[in-house]
Amino acid sequence: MTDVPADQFTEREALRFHAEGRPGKIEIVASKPLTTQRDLALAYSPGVAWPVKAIAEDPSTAYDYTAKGNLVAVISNGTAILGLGNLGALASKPVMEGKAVLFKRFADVDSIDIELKTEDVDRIIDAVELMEPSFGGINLEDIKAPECFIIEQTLRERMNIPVFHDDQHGTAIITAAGLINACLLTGRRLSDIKVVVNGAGAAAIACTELVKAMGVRHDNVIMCDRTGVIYQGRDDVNQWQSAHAAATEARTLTEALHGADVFLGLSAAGALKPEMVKDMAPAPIIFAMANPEPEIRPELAKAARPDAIIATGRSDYPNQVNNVIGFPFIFRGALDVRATGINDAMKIAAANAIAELARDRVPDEVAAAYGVQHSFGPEYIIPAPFDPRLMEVVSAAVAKAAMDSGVATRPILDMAAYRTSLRARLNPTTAVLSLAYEGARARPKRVIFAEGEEEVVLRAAIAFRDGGYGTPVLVGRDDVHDRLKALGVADPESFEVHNSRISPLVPAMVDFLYARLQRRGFLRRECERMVNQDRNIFGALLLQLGEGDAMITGVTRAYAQSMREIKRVIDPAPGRTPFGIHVLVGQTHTVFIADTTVNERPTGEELADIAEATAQVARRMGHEPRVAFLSYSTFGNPEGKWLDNIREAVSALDKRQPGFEYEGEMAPDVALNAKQLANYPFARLSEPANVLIMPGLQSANISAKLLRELGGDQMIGPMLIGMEKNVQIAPMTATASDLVTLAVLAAGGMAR
Ligand SMILES: NC(=O)C1=CN([C@@H]2O[C@H](COP(=O)(O)OP(=O)(O)OC[C@H]3O[C@@H](n4cnc5c(N)ncnc54)[C@H](OP(=O)(O)O)[C@@H]3O)[C@@H](O)[C@H]2O)C=CC1
Ligand SMILES: CC(=O)C(=O)O
Ligand SMILES: [Mg+2]
Repeated sequence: MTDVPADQFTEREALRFHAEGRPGKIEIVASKPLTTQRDLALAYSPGVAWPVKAIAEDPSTAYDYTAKGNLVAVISNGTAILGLGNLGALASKPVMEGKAVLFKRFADVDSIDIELKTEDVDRIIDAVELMEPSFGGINLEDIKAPECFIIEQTLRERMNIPVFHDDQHGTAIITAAGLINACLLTGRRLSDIKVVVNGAGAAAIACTELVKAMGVRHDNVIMCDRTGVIYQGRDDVNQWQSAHAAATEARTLTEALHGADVFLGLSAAGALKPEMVKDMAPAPIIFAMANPEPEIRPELAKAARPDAIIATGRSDYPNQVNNVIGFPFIFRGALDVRATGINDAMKIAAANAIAELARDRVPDEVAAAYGVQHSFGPEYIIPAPFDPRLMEVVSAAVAKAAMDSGVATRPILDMAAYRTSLRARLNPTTAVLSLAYEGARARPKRVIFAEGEEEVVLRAAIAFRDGGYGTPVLVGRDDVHDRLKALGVADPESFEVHNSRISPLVPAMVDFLYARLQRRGFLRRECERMVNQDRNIFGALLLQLGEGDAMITGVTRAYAQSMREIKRVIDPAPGRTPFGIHVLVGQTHTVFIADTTVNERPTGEELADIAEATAQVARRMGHEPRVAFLSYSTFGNPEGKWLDNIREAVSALDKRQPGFEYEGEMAPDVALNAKQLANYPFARLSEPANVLIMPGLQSANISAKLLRELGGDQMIGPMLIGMEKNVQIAPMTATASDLVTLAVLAAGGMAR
């Protein structure tokens, strides 16, 4: 029997994730300033009266004066929450909040969850219909069949904005895309394949209808529910199911699957058994899409049939066939042309765009993150949800299909410009970070956590291990295993812990350290004491002796002290100037700031080195660097005595011809504000800068910490660049998830 791996996190961790900080996953952020009395007067009474009157006169201006045009309601009554069943409206809220954040994360669609406490079809219809003024679209979610069919159909007829039941059509679109590709790979034609659909609810019926519309023959499909095959003449099925009743002798799923080419699971956990898989046709196609637990785990299916192509709804296996690959982008396209609905032409356009994307050459950053030359094949029949191309390709295809089929009320005139705007709508850093996490899973490394007695570090180490990103190597005393146990770890002994009091590596470490430090005035016994007592020195020596690929420290000591300790053991990389980068990540922009941690007053040459190395990191993170050397002065105005090193750095780059845009000296508002930059038409930056090289540590460190404490954006780092070994010093304020990100970036070689 093949073992099925545990989930990447514990129940406790998942609950903590949802409870930590502000409970839940969404909050509302004002998009206009609300600081002064004047702001308030404009935003609310009396200023708000003007858009009210304008909309009353011309309803279409609601799209100009309110958030309606980019706002989608995710609506459920909790009767079919994933594959967990009917657990009620309130219990569905975490899933609906989740869909809302996926909308934002993947397609910059604002979305709010609405849970309706009723199973009465008419009440749901009335409630949703009444919401039309508020929203640009309605995404129905996890409402069970057959009620969902009536609800969606009626709302589509009555409402003038897109109404889309994601479990039906979102799922069908992705399933169709995956099936097209799986058939291509196995040399099958849709018109020939024998398909068994397990489940006869919302998702199953919609998928069956779409694949039949695409060419799968009605006679070649057998649908099953919990009772077994839905055969012609079975009298306990509803009208939507009986439309798919099969003329067959088969009565059970096992019988139906005999010789079948395709299994589409839209039912419940564990419904497909290895014996059934063994009885399928050669190179069977198995889509086990129940969430969160599929009909069969891929390991089990693969063990039964090594020749199978397998997909699940989960993100932790190859081939995630999940509606998340569709709904954000489908709504993006529909909203952007103000479509009155999402019709079949738009759905088919989305399915084809997704299928084609998987067959296209995979971009280097996606391939690099997977650690393999990921190209179309049995383990890659469908793009991953964080594939940065989905936004542009699928949304544009849907928008175009809406225009061609006559449901777009505001057609896009310049499609090329629209595609560019779609690309700009997402920050590539988020995609690169997701890919870095995936890359870490593909190539797990050993990361030394030098402060293994700290709770925040242990939580990071647990998340790092359970996420499959690599093996944490903990530095700590005897009680680390007890501490892990107290944090809910069932198998604390399985964590590798190095204790300097008893480690057999200590003599080798002392030798190593003494050889380095003897000519810097250190005695052997001082080296012994450092190895025994200093966790940074001990951790760094573990790294030097090959016990790990990277090291993380920083939460128990000031940065400079950690740096001093580490430098006793690890040198800068030959010819490099070590320095630190803080990365500021917003919804649409990323800014790299350096050197924020190491060099107090860098020389011109050092600043040029820092600029080149930061530009490389920016490129690795998906950004074409545009470097500004910052100052209080812009091109000598005002003059001052602190500008020399900056000017030397610019001259040094002039000689080096580094292959990216750079300019300086300039004030931050010139570097970051397009209007201000335009006042200097000779400046060699085509757009505002995204790499800010600071003149000295004072301004750099203060700016980075101010932004971390006061800014609304996410701050990554500081990343320590330019050391001979991969070592990272986190800020003392780091959270467990900051530490995991740093560990992933370090292990993947992103921060070097
Ligand atoms: N990967 C993806 O993107 C998506 C996956 N899904 C998954 O599909 C499943 C169904 O969701 P949805 O259609 O919305 O829910 P519905 O409640 O509308 O339908 C559930 C269907 O599953 C059937 N079913 C339940 N257990 C079994 C079983 N052991 N064997 C055969 N049939 C069974 C039910 O049959 P009966 O009436 O006999 O109980 C019913 O027909 C869920 O697991 C969900 O997570 C759904 C949408 C998207
Ligand atoms: C993915 C999804 O929507 C579901 O499982 O219900
Ligand atoms: Mg769903």
